Amino acid sequence: MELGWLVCGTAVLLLLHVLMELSPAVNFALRIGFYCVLCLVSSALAAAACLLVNGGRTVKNMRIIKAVVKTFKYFFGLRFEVKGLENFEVEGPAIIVSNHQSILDMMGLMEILPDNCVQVGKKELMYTGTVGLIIYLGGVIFINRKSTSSAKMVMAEVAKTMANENLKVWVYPEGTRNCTGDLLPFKKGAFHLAVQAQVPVIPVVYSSFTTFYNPKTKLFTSGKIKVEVLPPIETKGLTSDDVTDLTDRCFCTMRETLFRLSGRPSEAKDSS
Ligand SMILES: CCCCCCCCCCCCCCC(=O)SCCNC(=O)CCNC(=O)[C@H](O)C(C)(C)COP(=O)(O)OP(=O)(O)OC[C@H]1O[C@@H](n2cnc3c(N)ncnc32)[C@H](O)[C@@H]1OP(=O)(O)O
Ligand SMILES: CCCCCCCC/C=C\CCCCCCCC(=O)OC[C@@H](O)COP(=O)(O)O
Repeated sequence: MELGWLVCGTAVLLLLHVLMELSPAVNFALRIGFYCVLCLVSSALAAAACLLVNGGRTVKNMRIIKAVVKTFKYFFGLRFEVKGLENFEVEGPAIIVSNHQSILDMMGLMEILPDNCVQVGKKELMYTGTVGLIIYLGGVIFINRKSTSSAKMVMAEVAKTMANENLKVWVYPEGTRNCTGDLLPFKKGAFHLAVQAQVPVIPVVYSSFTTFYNPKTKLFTSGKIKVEVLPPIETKGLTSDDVTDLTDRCFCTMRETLFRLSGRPSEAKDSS
């Protein structure tokens, strides 16, 4: 009986291995499927730990989430090379902005997440089962992207609470995932928030995933991700009139860095 199970198990594993070798699409689906299952299962376990240790929704739970998610990279053969972490050491609150390529970004986020830092996320994430629960418990700020006025109201509220709670807020200014190896034009919410709260903007750039991850070509292998935390950009004394300029400056610096980290330095100069 036990031998039968062993033979069946081995046969299934062999079949999966052969399918993965033969078809990149199967390989991609299995690896992404595994990532989702890992997120769902880990979120359930982490949620229990968060409730036991901290009792409810608080940014302190991010430490637990970070510890869990930091182990994920080993399952997928991903390596991070991080530079500039000292740039997070600003006095008081700050807005962190970074490029957003994929759902895999959660690994890069947790690799370097500073203490007392929450993210701005789309409200739909609340309905992703245990992942939604853990995101809620971590204190993520939910916005309705379909209603500019309500998103602005939430952001204005955040500007007020940041100082009181000494919070850093992580925003993906592209507003959606983009795995083209370039940046989408930046939305201005993060920069309005920084100016309203008079806090610095800290740009973070992750190198392009395209060499190891591409949903269009069904590529998902192991790989190295370079991460650079750039020096803070001060906003003291800036007003809403300066937001467009601040957004553009940040965009140019991050695009240049993205191309440099991804080994495409000439393109940054050509198309900026
Ligand atoms: C255990 C394992 C599990 C893993 C768990 C991991 C946990 C971590 C969770 C991490 C969650 C990550 C989630 C990532 C996301 O969901 S990304 C998507 C959501 N985020 C964003 O969209 C942020 C970026 N978007 C913005 O900043 C937008 O500006 C927004 C505020 C949302 C408004 O967008 P939109 O309606 O599209 O309007 P516009 O941007 O076009 O702006 C219109 C005009 O309004 C002006 N504006 C914008 N914001 C403000 C503001 N706050 N105050 C004043 N004015 C504002 C803007 O300038 C435009 O006017 P002009 O054109 O300049 O005249
Ligand atoms: C009971 C409901 C069950 C639902 C199950 C859903 C399964 C989802 C499980 C795991 C997915 C892991 C997601 C980790 C969090 C990813 C955050 C993220 O990257 O969100 C994307 C968002 O920034 C932008 O969204 P769009 O690019 O605009 O789209």
